[in-house]
Amino acid sequence: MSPRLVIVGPPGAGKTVTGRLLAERLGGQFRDTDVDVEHRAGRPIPEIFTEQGEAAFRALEEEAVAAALAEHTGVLALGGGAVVSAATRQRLAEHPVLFLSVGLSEGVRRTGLSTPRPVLAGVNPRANFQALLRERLPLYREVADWEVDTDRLEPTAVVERVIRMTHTGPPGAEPE
Ligand SMILES: Nc1ncnc2c1ncn2[C@@H]1O[C@H](COP(=O)(O)OP(=O)(O)O)[C@@H](O)[C@H]1O
Ligand SMILES: O=C(O)C1=C[C@@H](OP(=O)(O)O)[C@@H](O)[C@H](O)C1
Ligand SMILES: [Mg+2]
Repeated sequence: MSPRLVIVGPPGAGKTVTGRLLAERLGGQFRDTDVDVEHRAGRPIPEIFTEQGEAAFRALEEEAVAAALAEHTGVLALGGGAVVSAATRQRLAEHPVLFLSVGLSEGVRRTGLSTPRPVLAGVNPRANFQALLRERLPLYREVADWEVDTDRLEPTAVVERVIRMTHTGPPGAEPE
């Protein structure tokens, strides 16, 4: 058993939004490990960071990802920092993994407009985002089977590209 597709990438790449659309298009369930972590902790992510610290969040995340990889058969979105765990990267080697990428300016623009992410908070979100990309780009590439640059693509266009690239499609669809 494996998720049909696991999505990794930095905050703002569209793992949650595009992942949900992909699941709808493919006719499967969508699951997001950020939601699983919040259920396990019984509190929202920013509160986990402030009350328990980032290390506690990462431990919860590692467990949540392992459980979801073992259980889920639809599309699975991970949190942007999940690949920092070596154990998670090892687990991902056995699953189909899509890296949704986004560049610095577009990533900062998108995350500035949406829910707070503790890893980007502070006086200079752009510098934080840049440091995060520098650290994680090699890790996303290490685990990925496919990579799609989302900078100039709407989520629906990302979905179409992913379906072409991975040769998955809704039930009954003719392969290209
Ligand atoms: N391809 C895209 N083009 C434009 N905006 C996008 C795209 N993908 C996501 N967004 C927007 O960026 C923000 C973050 O998206 P989200 O799916 O939460 O990213 P992630 O889960 O990767 O952090 C949301 O406001 C979303 O609508
Ligand atoms: O990049 C990160 O370290 C994080 C990304 C977030 O998920 P998204 O990538 O879905 O925003 C969430 O897991 C948490 O705020 C930490
Ligand atoms: Mg997300």
